[in-house]
Amino acid sequence: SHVSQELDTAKCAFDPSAMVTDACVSYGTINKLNDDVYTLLQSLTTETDFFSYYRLNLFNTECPFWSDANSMCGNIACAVNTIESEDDIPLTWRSEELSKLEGPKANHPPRRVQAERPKERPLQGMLGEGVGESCVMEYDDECDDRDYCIPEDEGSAGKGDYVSLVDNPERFTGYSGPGAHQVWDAIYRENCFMKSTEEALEDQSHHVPLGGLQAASDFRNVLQKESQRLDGLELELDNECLEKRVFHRLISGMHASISTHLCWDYLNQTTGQWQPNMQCYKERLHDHPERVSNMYFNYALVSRAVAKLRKHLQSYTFCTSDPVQDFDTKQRVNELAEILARPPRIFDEELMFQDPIAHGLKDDFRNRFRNVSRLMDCVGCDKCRLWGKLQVNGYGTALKVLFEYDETKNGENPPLRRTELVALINTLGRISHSLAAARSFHEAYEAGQEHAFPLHHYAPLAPKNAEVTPDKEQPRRVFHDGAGNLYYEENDDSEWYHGGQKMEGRKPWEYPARPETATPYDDLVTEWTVIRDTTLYVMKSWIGIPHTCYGIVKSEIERLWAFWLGLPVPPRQWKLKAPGSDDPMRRSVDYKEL
Ligand SMILES: Cc1cc2nc3c(=O)[nH]c(=O)nc-3n(C[C@H](O)[C@H](O)[C@H](O)COP(=O)(O)OP(=O)(O)OC[C@H]3O[C@@H](n4cnc5c(N)ncnc54)[C@H](O)[C@@H]3O)c2cc1C
Repeated sequence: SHVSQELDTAKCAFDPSAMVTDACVSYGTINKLNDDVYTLLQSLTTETDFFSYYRLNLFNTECPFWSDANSMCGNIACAVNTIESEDDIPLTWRSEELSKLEGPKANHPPRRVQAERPKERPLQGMLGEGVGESCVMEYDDECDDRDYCIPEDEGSAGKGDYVSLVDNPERFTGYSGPGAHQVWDAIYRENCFMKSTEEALEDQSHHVPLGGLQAASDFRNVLQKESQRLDGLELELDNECLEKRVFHRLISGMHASISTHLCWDYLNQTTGQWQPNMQCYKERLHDHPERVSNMYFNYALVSRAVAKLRKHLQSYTFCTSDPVQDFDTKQRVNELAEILARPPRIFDEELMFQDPIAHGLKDDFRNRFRNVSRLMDCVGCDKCRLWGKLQVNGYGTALKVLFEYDETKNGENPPLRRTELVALINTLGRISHSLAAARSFHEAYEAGQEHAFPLHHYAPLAPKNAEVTPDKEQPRRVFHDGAGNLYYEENDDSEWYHGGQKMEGRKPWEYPARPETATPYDDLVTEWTVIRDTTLYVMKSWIGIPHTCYGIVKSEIERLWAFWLGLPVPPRQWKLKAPGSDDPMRRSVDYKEL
C-alpha cells in the first residue's frame, strides 16, 4: 500500500513537492533509530523531574488574533465543542472535564522571593514531596532575540506555572469543531511566505512585516543549488509559496502527531473505554500518507537538533541541589544524544538557510513561528494548549539549535533555557511515540485487525541507578545484574568495567548478538546454559530464603535496639524491589559465554 511504501521505502529520491532533501533518510533507518531510543526517551520524559515538569503561561494569556465576540469559539473561556449531546454522558467523560489540567501546579516565584527561598526547595513543596525542585526551577528569565518562539513569560503579568506533563498526558480530549478548526486554519495560513504583492500588503495588518518576497527568492536559490549538487538537474521549482512547504511539513507533522496520540489514547465517550481507535487512525493518518511522512520529517529534524546539542549537554547542570538526580538525568540525556548522533546523519541543516543570501528567509521563518506560538493561546482546551505550546516551543528550539548553534563551540551559542530543553526533549518523545503508535496501527490495519497491535518491543533500558561510590567524589553509574555481579562506568564516557576488566563492544545489560558463525550445536549449548543458569538461580534464591529472612530480622532487631538505647539508628540494609530490566531472569541468550 501507499503507506507501507511511505514507511518502508529505503530510497528517498529528490522530489520537488517533498521539498527537503536534507531529511533524505529512509523510513527504515528512522524506525530503527526510534527503536533504539524509544525506551530511553520515554523514561527520560516520565521518570526524571527535570523533564516531567514544564513551565508555561497557560491562563494569563489572551488570544491575540480574534476575540470571543467575533470568533467561532477560539478563546480559553469559550466552551469546547463536543459530541452532539454531552448531557447524557457522565461528567468525567465530557470534553470539558477531559480538557482540564490535572495534578499539582506551582507558581514561578518572582526574583525577590527566589532569593529568600532555600536552593533545594525554591517551590516549597508545591509540586508534592519527593520532587527534586532544584531540577524543576528555572532561574533564567532572560529573552534572546534569536528565539523562534515567544519566551513563555513575554507580554504577560504572570511568570507562568510549573505543571506536570506526566499527570497530563497528550490524548483524546474531545476538543474539536469550529473552534479547533479555526486554530488549525490560522496556523496553516501562516505558512504562505510568498504571496502576491496585493495579498502581502493586505496581510501586513495581521502579521509582523517579513520581507517574504526576498526570503522566497533566497530559498529558491538554495534549493536550486542543492538539487544541482545532488543530481546535476535543473529543477522546475514551483513559483508560488516555496518556503511554505518546509514550514507546512513541520506544522502538518505536528498536527499528525497530535492526531496519532488522540487516536491512540482515545476515549469512547459513551462507554468510557480508553483504547486505540483504528477508525480514527484510518481517517486521519492512513488515508493521508503525506501526514505520516511529515511526522518522519519532524523526527529527523528534531533528533538532529538533539544530536547537535551533544557537546553542550555534557556540561549542562540539570539539578543544582540534587547531585544524584543531576547525574542520572545527565547520563540518560548524554546517552540519547550519543545514539542520535551516530551516523548516518539524518538531517542536514547546513543545506538550508546557511547560505549568506538566505538571511531574509531565516527571519521570515522565525517570525512565522512566533505567530504560530501566539496562536496557541487561541486553543480552547487547557491540556491541548499545554501540549500545543510545548511542541511549538520544541520545534522552535530545534530550529534555533539547527540554525543558530555551532556544535563545535559552547560559549558563543545563544543560551538554552530550561523550558526550551524540556520542550525539545518532550517534543522528540512525542514524535517518537507517534511513530511507534502509527506503526502499530499500520501493521494491524494491514493484517486486517480491528485493533492496533501493542507497541513494538524496544531495546531494554539502561539502568537508572546512579550511586555515589565511596572511592569517588562524583557519582557514577553502577549496574547490578542481579546475579551478584557489579559493573561500573568509568570516566562518564560509557566505558563499562567488571572486576577491573573493560567490557568491549557492549553494555552490561546488553547481550551480544548471535554470531554468524554459530552452529545449531552452539545454539543448543547456549540455550542449555540459559536453562541451567536460570534453574540454578531460582534454586539458589529458594535455598537462600531462610538466610535472607534471618538477615532481615537480625538487622531490624539491631535497629530497634539502637533506637531503644537512643543511639543513631543504622540505615536499613534491605529493600523490596520489583523485578526490573536488570533481572537475570530476563537474560537472553549470551553467546559470549560459549
Ligand atoms: C494546537 C491544538 C492542539 C490540540 N490537541 C488536542 C489533544 O491533545 N487532544 C485532542 O483530543 N484534540 C486536540 N486538538 C483537537 C484536534 O487536533 C482536532 O482539531 C479535533 O480532533 C477535530 O479533528 P478533525 O477531524 O475535525 O480535523 P482537524 O484535526 O481539526 O483538522 C482540520 C483540517 O486540517 C486538515 N488536516 C488534518 N490533519 C492534517 C495534517 N496532519 N496535515 C495537514 N492537514 C491536516 C484536514 O483538512 C482537516 O479537515 C488540538 C487542536 C489544536 C489546534
